[in-house]
Amino acid sequence: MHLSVSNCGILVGYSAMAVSNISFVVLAAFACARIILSGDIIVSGQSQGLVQQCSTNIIADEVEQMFSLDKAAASSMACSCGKPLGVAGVSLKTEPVEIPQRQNEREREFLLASMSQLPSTSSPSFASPVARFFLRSGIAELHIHEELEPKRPDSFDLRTTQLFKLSPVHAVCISASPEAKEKTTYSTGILIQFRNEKECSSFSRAFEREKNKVSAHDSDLPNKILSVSKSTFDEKTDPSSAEMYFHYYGQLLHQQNMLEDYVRTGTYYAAVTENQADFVGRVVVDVGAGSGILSLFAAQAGAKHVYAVEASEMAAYASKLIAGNPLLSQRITVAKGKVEEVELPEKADILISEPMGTLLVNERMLESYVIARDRFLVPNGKMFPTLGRMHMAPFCDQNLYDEIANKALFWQQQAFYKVDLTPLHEPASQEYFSQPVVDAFDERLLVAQSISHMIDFKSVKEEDLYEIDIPLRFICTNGSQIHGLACWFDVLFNGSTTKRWLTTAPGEPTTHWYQVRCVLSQPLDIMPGQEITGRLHMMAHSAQSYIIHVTMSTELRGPGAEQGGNPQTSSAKCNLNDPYLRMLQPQGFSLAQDHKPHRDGQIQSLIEH
Ligand SMILES: C[S@@+](CC[C@H](N)C(=O)[O-])C[C@H]1O[C@@H](n2cnc3c(N)ncnc32)[C@H](O)[C@@H]1O
Repeated sequence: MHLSVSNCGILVGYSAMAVSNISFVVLAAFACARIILSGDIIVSGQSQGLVQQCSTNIIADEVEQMFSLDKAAASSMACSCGKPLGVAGVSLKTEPVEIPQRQNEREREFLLASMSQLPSTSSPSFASPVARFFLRSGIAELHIHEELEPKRPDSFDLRTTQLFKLSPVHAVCISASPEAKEKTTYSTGILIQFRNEKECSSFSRAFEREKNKVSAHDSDLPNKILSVSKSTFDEKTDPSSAEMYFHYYGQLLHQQNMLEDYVRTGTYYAAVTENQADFVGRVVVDVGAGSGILSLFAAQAGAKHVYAVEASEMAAYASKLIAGNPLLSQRITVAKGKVEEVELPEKADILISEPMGTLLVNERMLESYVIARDRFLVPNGKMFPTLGRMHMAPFCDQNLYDEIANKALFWQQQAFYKVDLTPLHEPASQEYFSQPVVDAFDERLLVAQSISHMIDFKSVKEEDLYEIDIPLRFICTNGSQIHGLACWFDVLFNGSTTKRWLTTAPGEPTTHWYQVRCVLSQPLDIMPGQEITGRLHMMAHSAQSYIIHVTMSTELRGPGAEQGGNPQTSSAKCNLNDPYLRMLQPQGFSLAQDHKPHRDGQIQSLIEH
C-alpha cells in the first residue's frame, strides 16, 4: 500500500506495515478517501487490493460539528466505502494540561476537558477525561478514563493502535477491536480535540515514542507476542517508498549526479583532508556509503578502519570501487544493509555521511544518521557533518507567481470539447501552489534578512525530526509584495583543525540541492520596515518526506507599518515530496557547470513513472 498525504499540515499515518492487519484496513480506509476540511486538510492516497475491505463511518454530523464544516465537506470526511467499519469513537473536548511524569513509572498523562463517544452522543462520556500512556507487562497502552476513576479506563493496546492528526488540534485514535472476529466491528476509535497545537503535538510525540517502545520491547518478550520486530526505518516508512528510494540510489547514474556536484564532493574532500587529525588511526562508519566515495576519503586521511554501510544495491559497486583502490581497500569493509539494522564489530570514533535532502531534511535520512550515532558512535565521538541549519526569508518574485497562477488557466476554458472546465480551476490552482518550487534564484529577490533553525546532529533525537516547528519573524528591508518563503540550508564540518561549511544559499555556487520556495496563493503587501510574523511547520510522513505549512502575517509594527494597509495573513501548504523542478538559471549569476536535476526530483519522477 502506498499511503500519501498531500496539501495538509498534518501527518495522517506512518507505515502501514507497522500495524496489525486491522489497523492496516483502517489505514486503507483513510487512504481510499479524499477528505477536504474547509480547504484546510486534504488527505489523499491509494490502497492496493484493500479498498474492498475498508470503510469508515465517522458520523458526518459529528465531523461537521467538530470542524465547523459545511455538510458536503463533513460528508466527504465521513465517507464510507465497503463494509461498515463500526468506528466507535469518542469526541474529546480537551483542556490538556500535561501532568509531570511520576517517578519510577513509565507513563505520561494528559488532562482532557470532556469526551463523548461516536456514533454521535451529545453528552460527554467523561466529564474530566485523562489520557495516560504506560507500560504494563511489556505492553504499551493508552488509557482514557474519568479523572477520578482511573480503574475504569477505555484502553488501547498501542501495538494495534494508530493516531491520525486531523488538524493542529484534532486527532483520531483508532485501534483494532479485540472482538473484531466475532463482531462486525473491525475497530474502535476516539476523536480527540486538544486545546491547542502544542498539546496536540506533545500528545502525538508521546504516542509515537510509546509505540516505538513497543517494538523495541517486543523482541525481548519471552513468548514473542508479536514475532516480527521491525527496525524504526521499516516502522515509519512506506515499503513502496523505501523500495523506490533504494532502487534510485542503487543506480550509478544517480551516484554520479551527486559525485559531479563539485561544491558538495569538493567540500567533503576538503573537510576530511584538512582535518586528518580526526581520522588518523580512527575507526570510521560511513552512514549510507553509496559509491563508497566518503569511505575512500576517510581511508586516504589515515583511518584505521572504515565501515561503509549501504542499504541499496550500490553496496556491490562500492565494494568493486574500493577493491580497485588497493592501497585503501584493506582498511575498508562494506556492510550491505540499513544502518538501523546492520551489526558492526566495533564502535566508531567518527561518523561520516551525506544525509541531506532538499531543505536539509527531505528523504528523512538525517534520522538514519542520528540512529547510526546512537548505535555506533563512541561517547563524544565526532560527526562529519556536525550540525545543519535551515535558513528562511520572505521573497518577492512576480514572475514566479504569475507562472504558477497561469498554469491553472487551462481550467478556465468554458468550451473544452464543449465541456466547461471552470469548476476545476480553483482546485487546480491550489494544486499548483502546493508544489514547492526547487530552483536557483537571485538572492536580490529576498525582502528581509534570513533567519535560521539549527539542528545539532550530535544531540538531536530522532523523534525531534518528526515534526519541525519554526516561528518566523522578519523586518522587511524594502516595500513590495511577499510571494512566499524561500528556504535553503548549510551544514558544518566541525573539525579539530578547520571548520568548513557546505552551503546551498542563493548567491553561492549552485549545488544539486538548489533552493526551495513555498509560494503563497495570496501575496502580502508590505512596506519597508514592516514586521512579518508567522510559522514554518513541517510534519514528516511515511513517504520519506514532509508536509510543509507556511503561515505569514503582516503586523502593524515596524517603521513602515503605518503606511501599510490592514494586517493580512496568507498561508501555503506544500508536500516536499512533490516539487516543481524549475531549473532556471538565476539572474545575474552563471552556473559554473551544467548541474543535473535534483536527486529528490528524480526520485519523485521515478515514483511517478
Ligand atoms: C545522498 S547518498 C550519499 C552517498 C555517498 N555517501 C556520497 O556522499 O556520495 C545517500 C546514500 O545513503 C544510502 N542510505 C539511505 N538511507 C540509508 C539507511 N537507512 N541505511 C543504509 N544506507 C542508507 C542511500 O542508498 C544512498 O546511497
